[in-house]
Amino acid sequence: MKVSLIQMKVQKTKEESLLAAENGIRQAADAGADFAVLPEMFACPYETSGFPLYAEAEDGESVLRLSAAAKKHQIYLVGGSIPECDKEGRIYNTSFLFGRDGGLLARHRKAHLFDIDIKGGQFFKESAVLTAGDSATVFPTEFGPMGLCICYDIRFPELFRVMVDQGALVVFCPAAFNRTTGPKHWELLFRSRAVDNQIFMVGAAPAADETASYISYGHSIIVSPWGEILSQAGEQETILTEELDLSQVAEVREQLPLLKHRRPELY
Ligand SMILES: O=C(O)CCC(=O)C(=O)O
Repeated sequence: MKVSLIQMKVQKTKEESLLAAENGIRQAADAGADFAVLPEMFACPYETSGFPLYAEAEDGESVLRLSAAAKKHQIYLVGGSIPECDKEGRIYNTSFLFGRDGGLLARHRKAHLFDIDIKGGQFFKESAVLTAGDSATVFPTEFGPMGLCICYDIRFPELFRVMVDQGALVVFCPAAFNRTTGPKHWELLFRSRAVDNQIFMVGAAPAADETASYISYGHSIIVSPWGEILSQAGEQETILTEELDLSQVAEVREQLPLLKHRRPELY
């Protein structure tokens, strides 16, 4: 199974970002990818003031354009995330995921909102404008079940256990770490979730933009069930394409059967 991660810059307007995403999806298809993966908030500045301005309903322009691109290229599309508003006016950080026919296969609303205040470093308060989702997301594919989460969700191992207990072999994580937590925790978290669940971890981030108020750490990444980094970008715009040998999941689990060694009665 081939994946292409589209590490793109968020552009000045939503239209320009959608065009850049469509261009990236075409390049992923040209590279023979089965999955194209966009970053968290790929078409919206990562700012709490921006989320209400860019929010769209589930049948809005971005969702329609992503669905059409998946269908055009007959590719699975992890649609990064967008601010999604529901009928009651609540806004979520939502990842829409499309099958090869352009149909909506899954929708994950970020379950853990990113509220941090690091002295001398990063401040962010998603909960000021966003509502948290309330479910774990696993979806079927021709390759087997896969999971979906968004950025800060990666810090919660319990969410991963739920996805893995539902059969996930790969977890996709559109994300946008920053230059405070990125260098310290990005690789560590992707490798940890891969090792403790014996799954592939796939993270797509926006490219760094020095003019943005929140500068993405970039470093889109693909990690094997052994915890090896198969591929990792820098901070610049790029497309990362990698073949995942999904038989490694069963191999690792057979040789090191830690999921079977769990002692749920103790915890
Ligand atoms: O957990 C982190 O350090 C970064 C999380 C983040 O940027 C996000 O959830 O958007």
